[in-house]
Amino acid sequence: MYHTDSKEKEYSIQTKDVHLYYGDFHALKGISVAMRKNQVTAFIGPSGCGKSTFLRCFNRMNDLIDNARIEGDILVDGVDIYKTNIHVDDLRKHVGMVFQKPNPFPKSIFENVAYGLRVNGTQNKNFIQERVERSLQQAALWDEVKDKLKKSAFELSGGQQQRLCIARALAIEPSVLLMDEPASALDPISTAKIEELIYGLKKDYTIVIVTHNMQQAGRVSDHTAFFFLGELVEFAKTKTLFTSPRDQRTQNYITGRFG
Ligand SMILES: Nc1ncnc2c1ncn2[C@@H]1O[C@H](COP(=O)(O)OP(=O)(O)OP(=O)(O)O)[C@@H](O)[C@H]1O
Repeated sequence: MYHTDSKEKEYSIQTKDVHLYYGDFHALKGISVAMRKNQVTAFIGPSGCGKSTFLRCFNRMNDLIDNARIEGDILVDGVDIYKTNIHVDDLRKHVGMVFQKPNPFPKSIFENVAYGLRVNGTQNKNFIQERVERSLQQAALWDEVKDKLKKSAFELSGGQQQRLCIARALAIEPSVLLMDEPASALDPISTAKIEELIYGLKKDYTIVIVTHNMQQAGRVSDHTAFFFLGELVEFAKTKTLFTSPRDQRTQNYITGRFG
């Protein structure tokens, strides 16, 4: 079955019958889904059901795992990222990622955000300056750091470090932003800031977020995908999935009967 919203034509990520194996272990079982541009999609489901594995397919992070093998098609903005001769560095510029734990580089706040631009060969100082400022603004961090850009990123709080990592990802202007439990290591105030930020970013980016927090999925996402034991059980508008799920397994999960 192709889990999609048939009214919409413009998709940022489309997958067709994706299977992923870690050695003999069948971690993703025939996943077909289409995610629209400038929307937030949340992946929910019990621990170990394949959410992060599926997310990592979109920027080929699973390539780094020796025994991982993938079958099926994954198109990002119309390009089959496994079958086209695309360089993973270029793919990862297009598909940025933010991880569960903030992971700033041991550099200044400014250099953390400028890093991707410098690696890509940008030398124009004014351009870098402007892009760093804009990215920090987009990540709702500028006002808190504008007077201490030369300070170490490690002097920031956990929540600020996570917004810095988001700014770092945005600086190279991806089209898609993948977020793997981006707020799970943060306090409630920082979590609220990240959620607000996600909501604001979707006008410019397509966002896919893995979360264990169903309230969070409800607050930030347009669509939600429920995974169970390597299958995509249900994909629907978030409100629909949480109010009238089609599948009993989704119903059980959202009512807290397992997971
Ligand atoms: N590198 C690996 N080698 C072998 N098995 C793996 C590897 N990474 C993940 N797995 C297995 O694949 C399955 C899916 O893992 P994954 O991390 O995608 O689940 P998840 O839904 O994101 O879980 P969680 O919510 O706990 O983060 C799990 O059973 C896990 O043990």
